[in-house]
Amino acid sequence: MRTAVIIAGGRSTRFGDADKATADLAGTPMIRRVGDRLVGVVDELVVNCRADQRAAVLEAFEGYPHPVSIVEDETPDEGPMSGIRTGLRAASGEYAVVVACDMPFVDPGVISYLFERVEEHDAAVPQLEDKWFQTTHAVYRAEAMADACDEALAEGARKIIDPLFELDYVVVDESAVSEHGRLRTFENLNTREEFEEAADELASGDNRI
Ligand SMILES: Nc1nc2c(ncn2[C@@H]2O[C@H](COP(=O)(O)OP(=O)(O)OP(=O)(O)O)[C@@H](O)[C@H]2O)c(=O)[nH]1
Ligand SMILES: [Mg+2]
Repeated sequence: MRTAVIIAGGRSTRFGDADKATADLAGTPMIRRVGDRLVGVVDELVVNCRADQRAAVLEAFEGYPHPVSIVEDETPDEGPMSGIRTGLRAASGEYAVVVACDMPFVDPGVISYLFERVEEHDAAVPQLEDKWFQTTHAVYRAEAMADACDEALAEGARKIIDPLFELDYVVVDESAVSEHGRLRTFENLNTREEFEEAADELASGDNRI
């Protein structure tokens, strides 16, 4: 049993007035695009969002081929680490991939490889050259990471690497990622401009995307 946890509890302030998670990206809500990319590599989906997003998220996942649960943080606006914790607590699988709602190009080949690499460890986290860990595009042993997030949050930590560093984690480097898929898997859309550009590309029907 493999779970995908999509975190969507942010306020999309760089995007503007609307919620970017459920915003229409070339005909499909962005969060549904993320879910659709993962259909072949997981057995269930957990979405973490706020109460006011629930109806739109539910609608976005109408007809999704796997069970979908929607879970809210006990306290909203505590940052992505809180969302990861809430999502992982709701996962039935031993391992879960955590993906941000704004990564519509997430590559199933890369995610499948992260699931392979995490075996016998607590986390498999990509790291690009000269960049920080891609903690919102990583596979975790659900219980271990949720426990570590509990502790980190109790101590007032905000950075997701704080709980990560308490775990037995494997770093997956850029060349290993490239062998299994596209680096575009990490692209996240924050502004309206980035969103519109991606929408144009997706609408063009280029099947390399
Ligand atoms: N549960 C939860 N998730 C969050 C929170 N803040 C951000 N996220 C999620 O973490 C991921 C990455 O966050 P950002 O790209 O900064 O998204 P955002 O915070 O909605 O957007 P900005 O307001 O523009 O920073 C997204 O999937 C967000 O939905 C939060 O306070 N709680
Ligand atoms: Mg943010």
